This record gives sequence, C-alpha cells and structure tokens, in this order.
Amino acid sequence: MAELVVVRHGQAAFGQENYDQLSDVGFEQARLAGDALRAMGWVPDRLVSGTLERQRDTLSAMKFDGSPEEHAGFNEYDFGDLLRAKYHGNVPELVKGDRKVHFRTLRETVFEWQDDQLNDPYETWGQFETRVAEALKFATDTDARRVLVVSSGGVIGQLVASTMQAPKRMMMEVNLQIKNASITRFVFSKGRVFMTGMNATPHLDHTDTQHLMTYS
Ligand SMILES: O=C(O)[C@@H](CO)OP(=O)(O)O
Repeated sequence: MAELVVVRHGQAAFGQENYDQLSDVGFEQARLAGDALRAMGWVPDRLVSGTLERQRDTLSAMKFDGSPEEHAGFNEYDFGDLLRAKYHGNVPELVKGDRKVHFRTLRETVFEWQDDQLNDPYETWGQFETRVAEALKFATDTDARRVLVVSSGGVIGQLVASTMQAPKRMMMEVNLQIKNASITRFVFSKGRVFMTGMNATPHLDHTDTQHLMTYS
C-alpha cells in the first residue's frame, strides 16, 4: 500500500502578534524530522503542505528534493477567529498569552464550534470537515507511493478522527496531543485510508534532543 506521512509544523510563535512563523526551535525540529525520516529510509516522492508560512517553512527545512504542492485544505482552522467569535471580539489577554488557559479555552471553543454554537465564525465546522476531507483526497488520489504532507494540529486531529470514524470530539482531543514536528502515518489504497501510527517524535526522544519537544 502507498504511505502518507503527515508532519505537524515546527514550533511557531505562540503569544506573538504573528503566530504564523517558525521559531528557531521550530526550524531545528523540522530539520531533525527530515533527518529522522531519511534515517528510516523513508524518502517521499510527493511533497504537499498547506499554504501557511509555518507549514511551508517546515517542509522546506526538512530538505527533501522535489517541488512542493500546496492545498489550503491542510491549513489550520483559524483559532483566533473562533476565540473572537466566542468572546464577541474581546478575547481576554490570559486566553491569548497563557498556554494553559489558551488551550483549555480553545478546547471548549472548538466543542462549541462543532455544535454550531459560535456566532458567525469565518469557517463553519462543517466547512472545515469538508475541506480536510478534500485535502486528504488530494493527497491520496495519486500514483505517488510515499506522500509527505506538512499540516497543523487541528487538521491532523481531524484526519485521525475521520479515518478512525471516531466521534467529532476526538478531533480536538487528538489536536491537543499533537507535538510540533511529530509524525503521523497512514497507508492508503483505492480511496481507503488507515492510520498506522500517530504523533511519533523519534528525533526528539534522545537525551540530547528532548529539550526540543514542544506542543506550542
Ligand atoms: O495553536 C496550535 O497549537 C494549533 C491550534 O490547534 O494550531 P497549529 O497546529 O497550526 O499550531
């Protein structure tokens, strides 16, 4: 069967005005993830990312040969917009800047989004589900045998939940576990996709690299 490896982008800029940029740690995580795949003999014959800078830069820092393709279906949901919808435009500073408060609040907010309880979000939950399914089809409707995708935590959560036919809440529970530059693996054939491994970070599991393990 053909293989799909989905890597989450490296660490971005949590709490800063522009989140969509890799930190120095993020670049290093991406480089190590590329090295880890090469060390396993896993070299992609197709490269895909979302259109976000943190995703593009991660793919390029992994240093595989080939011309990357892009599909906006692999972009993260707009968490800033969902929080603004929840708080009617006035997101508390702690929710923006304190990791624990931010992710606890984001979990509740995504659950409200899934239940269509947020006021006029930029993208509905149903639209998100549809575009992630389209992005998965784009990546796997191919003659390539080893497809590498760089995406984001929420999209990876949705790929895992949807291919496992899990309840929608599982998307967010998985989202919150997905580490920066972690490797989630699927096999695919004739339109069917199965998950075979999730959230692996062999490149960050050594004593000399474990300080680079981050969730945000
Ligand atoms: O902020 C994050 O951790 C997630 C939001 O779930 O997005 P991304 O994976 O794009 O960083």
